Amino acid sequence: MDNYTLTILGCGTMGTAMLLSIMKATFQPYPAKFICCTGDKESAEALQKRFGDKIEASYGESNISAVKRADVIILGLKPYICESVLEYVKSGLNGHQVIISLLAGWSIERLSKYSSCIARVMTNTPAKFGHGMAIVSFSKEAQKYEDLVMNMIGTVGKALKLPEKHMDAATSLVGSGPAFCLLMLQAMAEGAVQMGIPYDIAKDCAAKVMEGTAKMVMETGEHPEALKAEVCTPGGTTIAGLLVMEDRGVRGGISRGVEKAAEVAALLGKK
Ligand SMILES: NC(=O)C1=CN([C@@H]2O[C@H](COP(=O)(O)OP(=O)(O)OC[C@H]3O[C@@H](n4cnc5c(N)ncnc54)[C@H](OP(=O)(O)O)[C@@H]3O)[C@@H](O)[C@H]2O)C=CC1
Ligand SMILES: O=C(O)[C@@H]1CCC=N1
Repeated sequence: MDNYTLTILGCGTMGTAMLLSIMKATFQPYPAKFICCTGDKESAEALQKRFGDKIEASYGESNISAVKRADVIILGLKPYICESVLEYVKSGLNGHQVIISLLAGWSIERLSKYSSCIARVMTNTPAKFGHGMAIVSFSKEAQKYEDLVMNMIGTVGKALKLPEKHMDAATSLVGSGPAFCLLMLQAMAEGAVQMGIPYDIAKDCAAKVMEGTAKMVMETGEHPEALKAEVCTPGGTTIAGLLVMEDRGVRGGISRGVEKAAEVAALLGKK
């Protein structure tokens, strides 16, 4: 596919995160044109002002033509309005455009009504800064575009392929994951604030501890339990803190929370 037009249908938080990642990157084949669709005039104007002549912003009726001109469509709509928006722009769909869906809950089968070429993606907000994670599944027909999609989606940070059966779990772990990590970050910072450390310093310390720990896991490839054991001096501070956290059910609470979010993801596509 050369000289192609990429239309982002629903260019909000995640659509814009994808746009920013793609714009910062160089991969081949690179889109020749970007069209960004929103629901209302104000958000289209804000996008046009922000990205200038690098994009064409669209809203309302012109979204039908934006879809018609697209070779590749990134779907960044909320799950509950996706059906009505796709029905509205349906005359612009030719059944063969590559649809890259960022939606939680919507299966490849459900999207197949609009194109045979579907890539289902679950990514997250750190994509805005090039530190995102993405999980990607393909419909059979879309497999011929695998390189293009993986190169494009890989611009968020890191992208891996998984069978679609894991997508609800990925929605929780990857998509909701930043919120789960932020809860822990905020809780750690507040523990320090309680002992008198100013909040801004406590927050920076907690964020750097999380960043450093994540890098240590990725760079060493070691099991987190082994790395955790290295921190625990016998009779020391760490094991004392960890035992209180275990008594309060922190570990099970987080694991069950990840499981619950996946259950909700499975329901979202059915609404
Ligand atoms: N937020 C997150 O962290 C994550 C979200 N997701 C998934 O990404 C998807 C998008 O979520 P998010 O980016 O947060 O949502 P946003 O509300 O930020 O973005 C939705 C976009 O859709 C546009 N839109 C609304 N109505 C229409 C319409 N009729 N025609 C065209 N565009 C329209 C909105 O425009 P306007 O502003 O004018 O209303 C907005 O640009 C969801 O399906 C979600 O499940 C996945 C992973 C993480
Ligand atoms: O909360 C949600 O439903 C979306 C999907 C993953 C992250 N945010």
